Amino acid sequence: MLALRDVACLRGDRLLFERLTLTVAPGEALVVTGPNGVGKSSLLRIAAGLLRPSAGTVERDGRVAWLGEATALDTDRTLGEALGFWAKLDGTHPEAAMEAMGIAHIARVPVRYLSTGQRRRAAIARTIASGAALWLLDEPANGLDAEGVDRLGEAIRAHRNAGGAVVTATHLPLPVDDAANLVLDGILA
Ligand SMILES: Nc1ncnc2c1ncn2[C@@H]1O[C@H](COP(=O)(O)OP(=O)(O)OP(=O)(O)O)[C@@H](O)[C@H]1O
Repeated sequence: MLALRDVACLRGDRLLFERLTLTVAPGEALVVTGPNGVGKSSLLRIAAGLLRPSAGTVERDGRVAWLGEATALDTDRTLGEALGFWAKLDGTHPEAAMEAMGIAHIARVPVRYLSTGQRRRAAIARTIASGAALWLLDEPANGLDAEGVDRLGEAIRAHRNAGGAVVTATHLPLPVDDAANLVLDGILA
């Protein structure tokens, strides 16, 4: 589903990593950790096709869902409308995803009134409802309470069971079973 071969990442004049080779198959999860600024987000951006590697190749099958810092939901719409807008573009429905993230009861609340954790749950619901096979999650647990983290873990499990794959960068422990771990420590560079 995702294959990086001999990938290098240069940002500014700094080589963050090089000769990075990895594959993520359907049903698999890769958890990327490492200190601030080491290049985790850059790696996810390369995987998403948002950033060109300075060397190496990237292959992807199927559609990709990107979860970054921004919620990317229209703040003037209600949560249900905002998620429905994206789901319609993706040819899906947001209701089950809202249930999965425990936010169905606030579907009529405008996005601008949502708390930090509610916005994060909404962004994860958008990922779930995207129908994309490969989820690229940059710090998905930021702002979530313990129950939200459990729901995120359950969503990842369900996605993998359905043949999807997940790559996530995180500083917080995530309940993801049988994940491959990649520690970026700058020594590669
Ligand atoms: N557009 C850019 N141009 C130049 N350097 C950049 C650019 N964007 C990021 N960087 C640098 O690349 C390095 C890696 O950034 P990145 O966001 O990938 O790190 P990270 O491991 O995700 O960090 P964190 O744990 O803080 O989220 C940092 O030193 C950052 O300053």
